[in-house]
Amino acid sequence: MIEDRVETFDAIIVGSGQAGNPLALALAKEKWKVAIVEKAALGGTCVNTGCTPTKAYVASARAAWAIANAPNLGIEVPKSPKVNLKSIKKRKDKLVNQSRLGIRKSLADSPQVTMIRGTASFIDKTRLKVGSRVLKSYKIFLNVGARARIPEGFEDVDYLTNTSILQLEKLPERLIIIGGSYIGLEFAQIFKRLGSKVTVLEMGDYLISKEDQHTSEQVREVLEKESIKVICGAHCLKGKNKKSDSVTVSFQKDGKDQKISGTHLLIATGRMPNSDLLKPEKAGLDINKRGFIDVNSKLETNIEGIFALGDCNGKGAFTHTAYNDYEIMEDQLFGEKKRTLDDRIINYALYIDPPLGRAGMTLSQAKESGKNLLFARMPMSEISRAKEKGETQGKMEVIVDAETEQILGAAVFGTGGDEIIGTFLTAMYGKLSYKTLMKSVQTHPTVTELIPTLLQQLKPIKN
Ligand SMILES: Cc1cc2nc3c(=O)[nH]c(=O)nc-3n(C[C@H](O)[C@H](O)[C@H](O)COP(=O)(O)OP(=O)(O)OC[C@H]3O[C@@H](n4cnc5c(N)ncnc54)[C@H](O)[C@@H]3O)c2cc1C
Ligand SMILES: NC(=O)c1ccc[n+]([C@@H]2O[C@H](COP(=O)([O-])OP(=O)(O)OC[C@H]3O[C@@H](n4cnc5c(N)ncnc54)[C@H](O)[C@@H]3O)[C@@H](O)[C@H]2O)c1
Repeated sequence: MIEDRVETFDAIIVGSGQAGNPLALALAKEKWKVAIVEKAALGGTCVNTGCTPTKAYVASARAAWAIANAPNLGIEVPKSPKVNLKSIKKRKDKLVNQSRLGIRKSLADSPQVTMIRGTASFIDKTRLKVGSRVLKSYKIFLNVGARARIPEGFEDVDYLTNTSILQLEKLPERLIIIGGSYIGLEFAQIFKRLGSKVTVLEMGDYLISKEDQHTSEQVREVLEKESIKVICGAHCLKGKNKKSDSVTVSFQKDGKDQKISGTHLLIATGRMPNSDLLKPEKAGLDINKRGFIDVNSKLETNIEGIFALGDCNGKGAFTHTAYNDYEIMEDQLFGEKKRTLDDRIINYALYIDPPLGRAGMTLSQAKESGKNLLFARMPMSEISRAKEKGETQGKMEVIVDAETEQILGAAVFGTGGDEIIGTFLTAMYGKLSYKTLMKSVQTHPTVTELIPTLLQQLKPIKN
């Protein structure tokens, strides 16, 4: 009898990601008996194959770039730098392991939490199977994340994903990257700076299509200046291994058949949610057309007692949005029940160098909103601190609602852009009039000190 073997918990969390781990600890603090199920390494994508390892590589790549760029700042470098991917990987692995260990320790230190290794799938809406174990709860929290989406046409080829590329110990000689968006571009610059020849193939007409075309063109300029080859408008891609050490990608551009060859191929064509692994149909869960688990603004699914948090609900695709889902959940369970998804202002950074920090609407989205808009843009080349650093590529721009005077969106593409964007974001969360920020006195010499000047340049813009 299955019921004899059922282990009952106050809550089951599936996935030890950016929402699952803090939620397990929060529930345990309230004396709930919690099971957390994880099929792979603790910490999920961000810790193991996403933010932490990639940003460790970005730092190594920046060091290689800084040496190559040193003569521009009056520093003579005797010979070209030697890149040791094995050591770069070792440093990255150490950072990843530290995070994993921290998570393992915090979960193990809580007697209320049972860690269960394996893939969970639904039996029905209150029971999950993990190997031969059956777990039961009336509160189930799904934090199953996403994985690399592989398009058709690559069945006959050895390819890398964000996971396997981080295991390489030898630098790819000629790296082809399919997908010119966040993942593809970060890896493109990392490996180019470390010494690979890099080509990016993107299906769309321009890179990072979620951004304004102006931003996309500036990003392309930065990458091309570093001799990264970018091909947009590449359709019907197909991959083939010619020999074991070579890969060919054929595609159509402007109606013509073309081919390129490389030693390695990275596929970075988006993510697909891991909801399918859960056998959601057994619980009757609503899954949308793109595979995400449908939730309302309180993260409730269509089944009472089942909630979905993080990348798998399709409401955010970042570590901070997954963590915010945890915060919402905690407030809904134990707090004032006031926090919802509706409060969130979209923000993120693209970690090429210089980084692109983004908050709120793009200019195209703002124009579509039909609001009366004020807009200003300033090139980084006019900003003293950027000139002093010798890093003048990029821009700062801001969009304001002319009626409410509130900031609707901002982009800072340039040195420190990932941090500077926080100033706009704070004003947006505080619902400040742009005039308050315009009258603020900021520290000299910083890029931020030009935000008041940027706001003084606001002008009406047509929709
Ligand atoms: C290369 C790359 C770089 C990134 N860089 C950034 C960045 O700089 N900044 C940023 O904010 N975001 C970044 N992201 C996105 C970020 O990593 C994710 O948004 C975030 O990790 C999502 O967290 P999550 O908790 O939703 O899911 P995850 O962290 O993916 O956790 C889900 C966990 O669930 C487990 N799981 C899945 N199905 C089951 C099952 N059936 N049973 C048991 N366990 C299961 C998985 O093994 C996984 O450990 C990056 C992503 C990638 C791929
Ligand atoms: N800095 C960050 O915060 C960061 C970094 C990396 C990833 N991420 C997260 O990971 C998510 C996924 O990133 P991503 O870059 O893989 O996906 P994406 O969905 O942003 O972009 C995928 C790109 O691949 C292209 N593409 C799709 N199929 C193709 C094909 N067959 N041939 C050629 N091009 C094709 C698309 O046109 C698109 O430009 C992002 O939405 C982001 O949330 C965040």
